[in-house]
Amino acid sequence: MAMKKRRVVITGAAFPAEIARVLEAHGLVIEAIPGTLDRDEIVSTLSGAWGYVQGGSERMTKDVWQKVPELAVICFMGTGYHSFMQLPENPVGMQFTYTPHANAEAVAEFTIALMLDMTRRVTERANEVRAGGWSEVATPSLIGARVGIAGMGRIGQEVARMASSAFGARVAYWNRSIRPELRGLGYTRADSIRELCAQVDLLSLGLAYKPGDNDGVIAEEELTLLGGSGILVNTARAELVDPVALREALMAGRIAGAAMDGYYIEPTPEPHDDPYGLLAMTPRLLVTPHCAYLSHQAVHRMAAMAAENLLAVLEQRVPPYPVPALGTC
Ligand SMILES: O=C(O)C(=O)CO
Repeated sequence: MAMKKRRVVITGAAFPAEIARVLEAHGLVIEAIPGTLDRDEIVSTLSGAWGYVQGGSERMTKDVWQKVPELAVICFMGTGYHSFMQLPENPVGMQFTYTPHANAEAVAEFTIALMLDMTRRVTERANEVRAGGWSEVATPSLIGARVGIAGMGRIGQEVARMASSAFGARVAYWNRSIRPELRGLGYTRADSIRELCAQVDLLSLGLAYKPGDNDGVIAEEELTLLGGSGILVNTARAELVDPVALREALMAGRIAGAAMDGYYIEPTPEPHDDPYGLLAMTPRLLVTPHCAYLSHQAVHRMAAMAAENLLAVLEQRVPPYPVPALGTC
């Protein structure tokens, strides 16, 4: 009897064709859907599928997950696997994998781009010209600025390296644990995020988001300490910043501006439908569509790692990059 073909749904940025062909050569049927599936599409699309390579911004919630029990494996293309942490016990033995560190350089590069944009106001000035304006105003600079990094994982360390080596930024950081590899690099260690906020011109978040643990770690007090010329750059997860505190800080001029890649709701609603009231706050708030990790190189690396995970599950081997919080699943 012919074996039923195993269907794999892939979402997100264009999945490299040569990696898709490798998967097809192993008998998998690839259904690549560019972008993010919305809540209504996700269950119908995943229904009957064997594998799901999540490259879009879908959130795997408990109600979705329970409706697709045939799914054998979810391969998340990224590092921040927090949405899986909210799932209950996994009695059906579904496997969860991810692609640790594959996009760290890309996210760090984009973080620097946002720092440059927020200090030199590139987007703001370009929008001004588009609207018929032409003003000559000097801006702060990233060169020699005091850059603070909360969370010195792979991305935080890359941001520190790029900011200090390319721009002579003076780097200070906070990290939950001591990281011996940071000694001798000339960075200053703060004892708390608040202490860090009080010392820097720009604060970049490199923290892993842990639901129920560090939601809103950046709140009113942190933003006030950052100060009226301070800039917040969040390329980690929106939830790390308290949205009410951010809105109030921006409105009151308690910080100079904020840039965030990704939002509390993804994809974002129209600004007038935004329950957080932040999306209309241009030019002091810059929001990009959770794209920091999407360089061509990073997508290729993530796809290759996701394919390794997928093929391991197919061949009943332990996948090389299982989501740690869920053990081997
Ligand atoms: O790697 C990550 O966590 C990303 O932001 C992609 O979702």
